[in-house]
Amino acid sequence: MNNTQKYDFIAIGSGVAGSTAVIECARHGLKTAIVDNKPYGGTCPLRGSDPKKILLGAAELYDWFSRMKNTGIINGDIRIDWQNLIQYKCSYTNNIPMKVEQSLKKMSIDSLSGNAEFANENTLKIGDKFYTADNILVASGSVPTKLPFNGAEMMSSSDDFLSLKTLPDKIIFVGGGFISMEFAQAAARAGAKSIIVHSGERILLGFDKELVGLLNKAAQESGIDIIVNNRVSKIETDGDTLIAHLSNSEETIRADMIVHGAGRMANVYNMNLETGNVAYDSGGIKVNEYMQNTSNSSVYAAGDVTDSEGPYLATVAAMEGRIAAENIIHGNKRKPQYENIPSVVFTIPTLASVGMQEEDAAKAGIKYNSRFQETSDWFTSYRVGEKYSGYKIITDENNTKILGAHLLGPSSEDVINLFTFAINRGITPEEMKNMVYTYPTASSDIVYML
Ligand SMILES: Cc1cc2nc3c(=O)[nH]c(=O)nc-3n(C[C@H](O)[C@H](O)[C@H](O)COP(=O)(O)OP(=O)(O)OC[C@H]3O[C@@H](n4cnc5c(N)ncnc54)[C@H](O)[C@@H]3O)c2cc1C
Ligand SMILES: NC(=O)c1ccc[n+]([C@@H]2O[C@H](COP(=O)([O-])OP(=O)(O)OC[C@H]3O[C@@H](n4cnc5c(N)ncnc54)[C@H](O)[C@@H]3O)[C@@H](O)[C@H]2O)c1
Repeated sequence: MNNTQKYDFIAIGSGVAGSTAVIECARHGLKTAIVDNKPYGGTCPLRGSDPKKILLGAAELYDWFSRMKNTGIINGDIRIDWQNLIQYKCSYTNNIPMKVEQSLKKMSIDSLSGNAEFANENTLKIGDKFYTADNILVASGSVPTKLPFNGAEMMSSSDDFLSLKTLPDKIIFVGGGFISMEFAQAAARAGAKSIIVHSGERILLGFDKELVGLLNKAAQESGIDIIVNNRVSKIETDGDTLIAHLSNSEETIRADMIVHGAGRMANVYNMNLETGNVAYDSGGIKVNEYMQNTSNSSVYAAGDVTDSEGPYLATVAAMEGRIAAENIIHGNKRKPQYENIPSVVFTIPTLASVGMQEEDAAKAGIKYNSRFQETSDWFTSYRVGEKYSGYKIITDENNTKILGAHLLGPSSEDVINLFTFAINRGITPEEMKNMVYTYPTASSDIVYML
């Protein structure tokens, strides 16, 4: 290991977790480097939330136009030009790696390229070079789960879908979670027959069942078929056509493409973790409450790759990255807090949620009030022709504490942040109700929800 380059801190992975941590360390004067085996930026801006939202932006516009036909909008047809839309997406994503690398350079952070593997507890091997650091952060993200059926390798990944040059006529999405529900929205509005096959009884488990019921109706009305209580159990080909076999049905479904939306898992298998004495299992890198590895105290981990209780969200990756860096700089003091993290499924309409579900409150033995209402006749929805919207607010039995807020409808992805703020700051339902909000806005509806 001659010519080993020495750093105070190296992050593996330039996604939200790794970038947040390395920037924090550089700000505090540490000699830092970051490494990625793909173009710089990680999942969120290149293969996740941002490109997805560009595709969904077109779908939202298409949907709004369709909803407003004969209500002042001329009764003509609009159409999504998929190829053009993907080009537009690329005009955003193509510049990200360069922008990220430039901003790292400005902060004197060395950006390395290649697959990083542990050579010993404090040393990484990248290509034929060695880099040692007092602290190493593993922030290598997640990958789609391995599905154990014949032909699973013929599925396309979310990365493939977000780069599709031509939209096929018919797509099956495996799994009824975030990825399938969001991608099917875009595919259906752009003209592809979209079918979701979900193993459980309820799609989007973890979200409020009444609101998901409304979303289900909206999805089916937009042409998305949702098959529940069924798994894709085998994939075969017939020429260019893929044939999906289902676990609970004799019928098969033919499609041009089958997309994996059946969950993701920690990306732990490409770094020689054993050589670095870094404890991990299939749930991810084992970390203590300070994001420090349980077997190698020089190593911290953050983001999707950890076995922390945080969900796979960009917001959680950023929080964990920042906390890991602060603990490296100042000693182990800060712990991540996973309660009341808001979550949004970017469907049409949007589903947003923070805090407890009714099931959570019941399980915790809390006596609660739950208030559910459909809101399609409220101004916010009526104005944009949205037929499926509603809310469920859960408070304690005396109505002094907001325990959970669950929203479906226009702008719920933003309104949920007000509830997040209120819940985390202990603002009472009455205080929240008595605030003055701008009007007419989706936020002003809060007054009527409490
Ligand atoms: C399609 C999709 C849509 C999503 N939408 C949302 C959303 O709307 N909102 C939200 O909050 N979250 C969303 N997420 C989740 C979010 O993107 C992730 O939780 C977040 O990006 C994880 O960040 P990370 O830094 O942990 O990992 P990543 O951003 O995945 O970064 C890990 C990086 O490490 C690199 N790497 C891996 N191994 C090595 C190695 N050995 N050497 C060098 N480099 C390596 C990888 O190439 C990658 O660039 C979405 C995810 C997907 C897949
Ligand atoms: N808006 C967002 O924040 C967003 C968007 C996309 C992804 N993500 C993150 O990425 C993660 C992965 O997303 P995802 O949609 O792949 O997973 P998911 O965990 O949201 O949903 C996967 C679903 O697929 C089902 N399933 C598993 N195997 C199956 C099979 N063989 N046939 C049919 N159904 C099957 C599972 O029961 C599960 O409900 C999410 O957990 C989320 O944290 C977040």
